[in-house]
Amino acid sequence: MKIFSDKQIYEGDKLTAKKQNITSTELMERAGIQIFNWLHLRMQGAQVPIHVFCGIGNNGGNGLVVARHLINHGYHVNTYVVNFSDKRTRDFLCNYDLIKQTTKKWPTLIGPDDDFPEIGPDDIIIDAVFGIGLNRPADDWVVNLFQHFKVSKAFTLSVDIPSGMKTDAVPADDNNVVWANHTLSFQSTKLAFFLPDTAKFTEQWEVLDIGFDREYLIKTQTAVDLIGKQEVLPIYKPRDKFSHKGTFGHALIIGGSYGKIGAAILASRSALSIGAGLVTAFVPKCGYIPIQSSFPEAMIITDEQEEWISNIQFTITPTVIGLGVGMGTEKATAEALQVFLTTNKTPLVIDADGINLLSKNKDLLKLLPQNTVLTPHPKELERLIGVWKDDFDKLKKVKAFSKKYHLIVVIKGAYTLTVLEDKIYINSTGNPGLATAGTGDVLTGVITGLIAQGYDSLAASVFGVYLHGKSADIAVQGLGYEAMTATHVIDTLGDAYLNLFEQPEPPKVEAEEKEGEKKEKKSKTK
Ligand SMILES: NC(=O)C1=CN([C@@H]2O[C@H](COP(=O)(O)OP(=O)(O)OC[C@H]3O[C@@H](n4cnc5c(N)ncnc54)[C@H](O)[C@@H]3O)[C@@H](O)[C@H]2O)[C@@H](O)CC1
Ligand SMILES: Nc1ncnc2c1ncn2[C@@H]1O[C@H](COP(=O)(O)OP(=O)(O)O)[C@@H](O)[C@H]1O
Ligand SMILES: [K+]
Repeated sequence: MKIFSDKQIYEGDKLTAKKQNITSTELMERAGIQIFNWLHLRMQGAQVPIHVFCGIGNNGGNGLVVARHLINHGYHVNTYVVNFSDKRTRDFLCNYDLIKQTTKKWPTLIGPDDDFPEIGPDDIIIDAVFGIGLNRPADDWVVNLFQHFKVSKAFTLSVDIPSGMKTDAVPADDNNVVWANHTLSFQSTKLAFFLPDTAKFTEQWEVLDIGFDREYLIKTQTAVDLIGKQEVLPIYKPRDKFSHKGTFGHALIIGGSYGKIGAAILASRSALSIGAGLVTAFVPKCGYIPIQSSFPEAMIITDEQEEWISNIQFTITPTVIGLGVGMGTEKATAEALQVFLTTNKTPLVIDADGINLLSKNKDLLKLLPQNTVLTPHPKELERLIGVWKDDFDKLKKVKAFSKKYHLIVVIKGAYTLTVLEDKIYINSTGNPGLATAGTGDVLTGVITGLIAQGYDSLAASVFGVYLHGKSADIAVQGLGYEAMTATHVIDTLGDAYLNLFEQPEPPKVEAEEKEGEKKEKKSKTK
């Protein structure tokens, strides 16, 4: 799913009205009706007090449309205008008049000196105070109103975006923003809903299709994409009947050290399970027996040292190398890495101690082949690019870093972000069960194994992160978050592939009805 910038949304808004020959007021009506329908479907006329708080811009205009339709359908509605400015937009004013015509009374104006209305914990708040037009911090009294929402504990539904939140910046203070239970965004979700600093402002979000011009939606390139099944399906490469193991490449995993050979096993097993034709592990001598006995499909090359890697030399010709898991940061290992990188031309995926060693000697970054994939968790990323002010600053720094060294950076987290220059891919799969030792090693193996099979490094990163998360989502169903381990995530990688082609089950009621119809027909024909 494309995530449009604010500028693109305004542009699309205008273009849609023009191409569909409708006024912006009609488009606002369409958007408002979508929100009303969402609520109406769930509330079915229930007489719960609904407090609709509208600003004076187009977000407020949306709120007025919703309020009008709720009133017309007999709901218990209180409409307020949060009167923070007298610069009311044209479409706001149109809807302000329309609601007056409907109810014969104006909405209640709330200004800086007014008391806020009482809101019960079982009431509903519709937050249409600010949309994406917020261009400076809200006044103190408006912030107090947001606090009043929070204290009430009422279910809060935000229109388009929680008021006070920006799509491209972290607020100075968490209290400056409405804390929504649910947000209904128009046409596109927002990057800020996926970042650790700002995701908390809405527990859930949904996108409402308000009928933007199709051509605009298809043609417009966005700086951010949300990656789900629809986005990865076209990446998948079906297998040819006459393919053989040579077709799917040779993945070399370089890593492990005394006490951390397991990391190399996890990455190697993942590379094979995701479909690499051949897998070799390059490990210190102490890794030979554990790998040979626990993972017979792997081939092994051992370093001359017993406990750590000291000289990366091999005679095989791998398609791709996954380097760094459990490798340690011994001086000899650091030197071996430097020597290796000066001659290596094979595509690389670098994780964990591989990243830590690069952070200690940043000159090495220049030696990495173009589109090398780095998969840091936040602490490793900090060692690599330095501290950041907030999540948006972090992304700015990662983009600059990716551009400078021509690298792909996979920032691991609840929503893993793959960054290549100015483009960000947000992963939508995965769950907190992944917060366990070794799952990062699995990801390294998965991406390496995909590159081995012929996926380019970017496709392998985006697809690999998706499959890794999907595999965890499948594994967790029978295990729960706590018991799931990295090995389980490897075991269900195959199911993650199969899931790509599973059709969603038809809704149960319908299926049962059809079954009933069939039986009826049968008995009639008897
Ligand atoms: N295609 C879409 O996405 C559509 C979007 N619509 C709505 O339009 C919204 C954007 O509308 P607007 O551009 O009018 O923006 P807002 O509704 O966010 O209104 C902000 C208004 O208040 C002013 N303002 C901003 N920050 C302020 C502050 N801190 N204190 C006081 N005044 C402040 C701005 O100058 C602007 O006039 C969207 O969020 C969405 O709800 C709808 O019109 C339907 C179509
Ligand atoms: N709360 C979470 N939700 C979803 N995915 C998570 C969560 N916590 C961690 N992960 C994922 O688990 C993996 C952990 O990787 P990493 O920190 O390198 O672990 P390790 O070094 O133990 O292998 C990453 O892919 C990360 O995105
Ligand atoms: K809002």
